[in-house]
Amino acid sequence: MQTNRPFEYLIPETLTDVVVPGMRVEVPFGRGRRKIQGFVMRVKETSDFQGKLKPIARVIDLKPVLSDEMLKLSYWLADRTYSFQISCLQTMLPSVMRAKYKQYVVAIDEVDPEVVRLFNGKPTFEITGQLDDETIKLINRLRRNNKIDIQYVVENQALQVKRQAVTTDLNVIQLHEAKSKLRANAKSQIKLLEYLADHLDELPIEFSDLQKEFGVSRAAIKTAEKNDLVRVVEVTKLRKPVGITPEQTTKMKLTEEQQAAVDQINSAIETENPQTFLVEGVTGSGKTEVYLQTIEKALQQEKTALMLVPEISLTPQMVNRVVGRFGDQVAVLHSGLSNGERYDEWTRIENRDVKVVVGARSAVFAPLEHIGLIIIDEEHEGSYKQDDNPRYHARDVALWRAQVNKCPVVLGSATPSLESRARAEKGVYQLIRMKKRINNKNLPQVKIVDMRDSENSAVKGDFSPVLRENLQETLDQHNQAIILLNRRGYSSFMMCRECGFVLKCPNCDVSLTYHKDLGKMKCHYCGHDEPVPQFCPNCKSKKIGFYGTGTQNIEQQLNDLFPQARVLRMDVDTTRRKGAHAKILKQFGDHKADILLGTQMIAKGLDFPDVTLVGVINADTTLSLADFRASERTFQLLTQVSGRAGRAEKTGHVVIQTFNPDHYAIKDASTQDYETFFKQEMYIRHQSNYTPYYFTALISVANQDEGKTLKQSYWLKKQLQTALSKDAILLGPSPTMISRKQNKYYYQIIVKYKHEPKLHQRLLEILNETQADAKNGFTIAIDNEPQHID
Ligand SMILES: Nc1ncnc2c1ncn2[C@@H]1O[C@H](COP(=O)(O)OP(=O)(O)OP(=O)(O)O)[C@@H](O)[C@H]1O
Ligand SMILES: [Zn+2]
Ligand SMILES: [Zn+2]
Repeated sequence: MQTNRPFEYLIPETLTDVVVPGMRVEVPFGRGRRKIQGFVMRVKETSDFQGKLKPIARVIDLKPVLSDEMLKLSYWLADRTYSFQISCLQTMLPSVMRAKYKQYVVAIDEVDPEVVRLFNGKPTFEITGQLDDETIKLINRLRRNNKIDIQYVVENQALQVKRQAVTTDLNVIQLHEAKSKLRANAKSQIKLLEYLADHLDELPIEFSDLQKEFGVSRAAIKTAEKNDLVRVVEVTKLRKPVGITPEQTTKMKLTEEQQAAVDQINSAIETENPQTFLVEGVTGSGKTEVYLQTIEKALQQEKTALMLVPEISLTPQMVNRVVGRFGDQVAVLHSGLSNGERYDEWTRIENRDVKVVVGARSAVFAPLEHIGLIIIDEEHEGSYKQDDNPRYHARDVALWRAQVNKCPVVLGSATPSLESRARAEKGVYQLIRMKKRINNKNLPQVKIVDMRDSENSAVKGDFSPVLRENLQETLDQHNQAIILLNRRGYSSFMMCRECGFVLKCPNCDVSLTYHKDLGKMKCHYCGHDEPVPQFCPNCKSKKIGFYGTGTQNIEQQLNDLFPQARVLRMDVDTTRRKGAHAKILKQFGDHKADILLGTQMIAKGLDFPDVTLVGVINADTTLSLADFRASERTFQLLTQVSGRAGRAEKTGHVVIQTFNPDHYAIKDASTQDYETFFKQEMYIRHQSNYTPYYFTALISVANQDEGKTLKQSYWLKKQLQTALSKDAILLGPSPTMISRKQNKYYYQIIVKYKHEPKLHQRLLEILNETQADAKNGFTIAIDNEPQHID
């Protein structure tokens, strides 16, 4: 991590033709005998290097682990995210290559004399550091001529499923001969031998397949084994990732709006037009079917498709539907997979067994070739941006890959990000609107409950009379309810329970957050601070305080209010175990519970026909995030969660409890009116110079010594100032939300700008220069277009 440029190494004679771009090699680095891992970026005939080139010590991979497309992408990604290229390469590396694994050589052409010599009677052998260069060279040549293959085997083999299977050493003629010798009533054995003779190229064949498809009995197999006609072997079966229960659906007849969307996208697929479509479709408008039918189009064109979803565990239904429609052609990549499972999926992509990849953020680097379509569902989700180095946004990477692959990108959402919607406004993206729900169902009716009203504020607990009545009615009708407890930003801001007032920064129009260590309210943008108020500055009430209740507490309240109701709770505590999300959602989907209570996790993508009521306990928490996207996040959350009600035959109702009933984000969400919200929010962003009117870069500094951190921050600010025109806005340094993490102090500087030609270069310089400071314990991070500022 201490250097950001390529180095040249000599390819030893013995490795000529072996070393190709995309492989990892071990090279000596620095003065000592230290060896480090590097990526081969390019092979040159000659070198301009003045000194004596050191030779590559050893090749780590015998076949490239990154494609040319990925290598090319790494240059752009490093530049765009202000990170070192090596960390981009490592991020793109399939995670299985970062796990512990072994490499084995397997024969393809078993009769080739060179192959025979190489294997020397062994069925397979491991590639270790001990292999001499000659052998490595031979292996490489044979691999390129398709005579052998290299396979990776990850450590946790135990997780692979072992199944019994049948194979035979006899050839077709011998099989038929053996068959003719059997007695005529050995029907099952005859069938078995016939089947094997017809499927010799598919050996070994699993027991279960033989039984299911051909009615061959276990006993027949055992008898054949005894007679030396077949051998029973164990095969490792690729596992289907946990929690996926494919939902088989057939192609639906499209509505007019769906058809219009599909037509436009399909035409771009056909003409290989790297256009970006923004599909703005209300909740329940049937976006999934649009995705499925456009994916189908890409496959018809002999292309592949890449589909990103925010987080697989939270959107199991979407994944189930894609797998249900395209079956084995789909690979699913997500963080919940074990190394072994991820290896299976990756191998399937690499072997081109897979035509569709569905996955969360990092799946955008999937080694798919000939991509014909990229879909990003719920494109507004913040999780598409990586919080750590390299701080990339999957949407940007997708757009880059679309250019290279000449394919369209579909961004879909009921509540597009302001950035994307603004781009559509300018004509950069093609806007496709779907305004109606399937079957012309109405959007649910939303009631806003003003929690400042005396009848509500007098209530003990968190359920207003209106919400209680609605819940009771839902239970009486044997329908289901979803209750959202909004937890983001939870308890770090102050709100008046009398008038709904939230303490804000006078300069930045964002909430002030409480800093325990300072005992003060502080702004994360400009650093403004003030004492913690004792009474409400607006109405003078003493009911001002920190705000928030936990899910367990709400669950208890539900149990007390509705003892007969079956409640499922979904939060970080109940979803720690692998597959827990899917299990809870399946239970709810099977109507084994009446109420699903949860945090943000339950807000998106769920499609359950019996849900007729959605209740939001505390709409205000997101509103009070100390972030300029607070209104946008609130609108998205409320609109998305409201959209879970009344999706099928039954009419839906929504109850939103809030202390800020007049806030436009809440009002517009209650009418599911994205366009009105968009206009209002754009106006406010314009007024306060935020995205998408301004670009934003966030530079943060951390060190164990607070004084040094501040000093460094001011130095950085000066460095930036000299590169900026007077139109740019420079904020900070100010402490971050939790200004002290793991004994380090964090300060940040924010640059808001429109057109600053020198800024990019200066930021790159800062990145490189400050590496020297890393030794002194400084960490510097540059976040291009941060998703949240904290
Ligand atoms: N053409 C169609 N005919 C009949 N039913 C359809 C059609 N298209 C979609 N549906 C059904 O309508 C329901 C809603 O569709 P879907 O879940 O795709 O909505 P969505 O636009 O993704 O909504 P959200 O943004 O809320 O997730 C689903 O149950 C789906 O099976
Ligand atoms: Zn007040
Ligand atoms: Zn401020």
